[in-house]
Amino acid sequence: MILTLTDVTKSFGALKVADGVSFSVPQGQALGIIGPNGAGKSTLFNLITGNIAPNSGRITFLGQDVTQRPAMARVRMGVGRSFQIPQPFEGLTVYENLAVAASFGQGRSEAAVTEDCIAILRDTELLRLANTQAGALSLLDRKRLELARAMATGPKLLLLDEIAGGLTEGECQALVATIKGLHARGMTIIWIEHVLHALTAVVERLLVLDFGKVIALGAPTEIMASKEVREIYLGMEA
Ligand SMILES: Nc1ncnc2c1ncn2[C@@H]1O[C@H](COP(=O)(O)OP(=O)(O)OP(=O)(O)O)[C@@H](O)[C@H]1O
Repeated sequence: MILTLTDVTKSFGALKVADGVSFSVPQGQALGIIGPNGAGKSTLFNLITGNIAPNSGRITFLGQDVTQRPAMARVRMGVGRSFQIPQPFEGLTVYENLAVAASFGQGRSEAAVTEDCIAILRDTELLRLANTQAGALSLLDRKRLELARAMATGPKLLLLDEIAGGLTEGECQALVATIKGLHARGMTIIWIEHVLHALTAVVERLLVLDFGKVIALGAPTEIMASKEVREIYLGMEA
């Protein structure tokens, strides 16, 4: 297992946003996380990355207990993350944005960083835009840059937070193809997403979170057929 959460709990005041969360992600798997707004999905990512500490429970990454390790140490170990709202350095080029992100990763020589950045630009279909200023990118390419910046830290586990939001259907399919490509090359992924068809086109397993609790975990077809999950989704969409 690349990542294991055991009975992880987190409260903000009286609000329990992670309530005894336990699950594991095997190396090379893509896991999707769904759940209504406020279910605690982003909080779960913050717990995995070390941006917030749990009140109790244990998080292991690559066989090591990282529960008390700071976020930067986890980035260096290989926890990479994209954010819901892309925040590139607008005045820097696509390539420069990647080079900055790469400097936060494991200590690598300049030549190795350049080589990595070019490979990532190719993998995220941004090579043709390497010298374009980030501020001039379309929404799809901003999303790709967000993906590329997460990849530039040299992750062994890639966390994607609602990366498909706001795209047209065609753009969404293009982004799905890019993410599928990363996964096919062996990347382990945990992806929080409200755009369900994008998610189910990529992930092998789905986890459903509601009020900070894991209420279902299994194959996407099985999960989406579940009455409880459908009720939660109907509730969400009402
Ligand atoms: N730092 C914080 N302090 C207090 N409450 C917080 C904090 N961060 C999140 N919350 C609350 O915790 C709950 C879970 O938030 P979280 O962002 O994890 O949900 P989510 O499932 O990611 O929602 P969404 O789908 O809207 O992104 C929400 O009620 C939110 O307001």
